[in-house]
Amino acid sequence: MSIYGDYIKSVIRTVPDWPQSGVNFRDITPLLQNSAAFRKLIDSFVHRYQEMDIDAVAAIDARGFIVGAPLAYELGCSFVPVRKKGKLPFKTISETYTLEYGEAEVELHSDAFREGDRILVVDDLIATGGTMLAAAKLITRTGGHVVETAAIVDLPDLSGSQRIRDAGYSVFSVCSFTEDE
Ligand SMILES: O=P(O)(O)OC[C@H]1O[C@H](OP(=O)(O)OP(=O)(O)O)[C@H](O)[C@@H]1O
Ligand SMILES: Nc1ncnc2[nH]cnc12
Repeated sequence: MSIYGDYIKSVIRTVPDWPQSGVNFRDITPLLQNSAAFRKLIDSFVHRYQEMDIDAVAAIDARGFIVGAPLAYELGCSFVPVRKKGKLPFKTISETYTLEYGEAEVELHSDAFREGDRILVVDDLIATGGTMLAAAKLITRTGGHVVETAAIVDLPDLSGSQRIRDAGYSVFSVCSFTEDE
């Protein structure tokens, strides 16, 4: 939990049974509508990473971009998009991962950063951890050093953050929700 974790959590809306029955969707749009809350969100990431010599923020398509771009701006570092398959125009490398139903793929430009660069990977939320882990693996394969994987929200009951830690990556979230919250 970060400095503003409780406050940020209080402005995230839970939408039951969306997009399908049994899923509690953690909707960040009320947080984005609230300029004071959005500022505190970005500040909490800046506070954590400003002394960590981050060379690039790698943000995951699409909701990760919302956090990643202002964070890269504030840290004074590069912004690297990790995109869903078929969106990047230059030479790419890709990583396939498993979703609840079927498979998905994320891609990265092969020249997105230099070997040994210190990379922070960001997304809005960690559920099963498949998306974040695929992005971290892509960066490792390209020669980047993943300093940490970071999200606004962790859903620890789905064990995704533990899965990412088990793979050897550090995980940070501003707040977390258990299934019954
Ligand atoms: O931990 P996981 O089980 O992989 O789930 C988390 C991912 O799911 C959501 O993205 P989604 O694919 O819905 O795309 P979006 O950002 O384009 O809405 C979310 O933004 C994360 O990227
Ligand atoms: N429960 C959830 N809420 C918001 N985004 C998600 N992505 C995957 N699971 C999610």
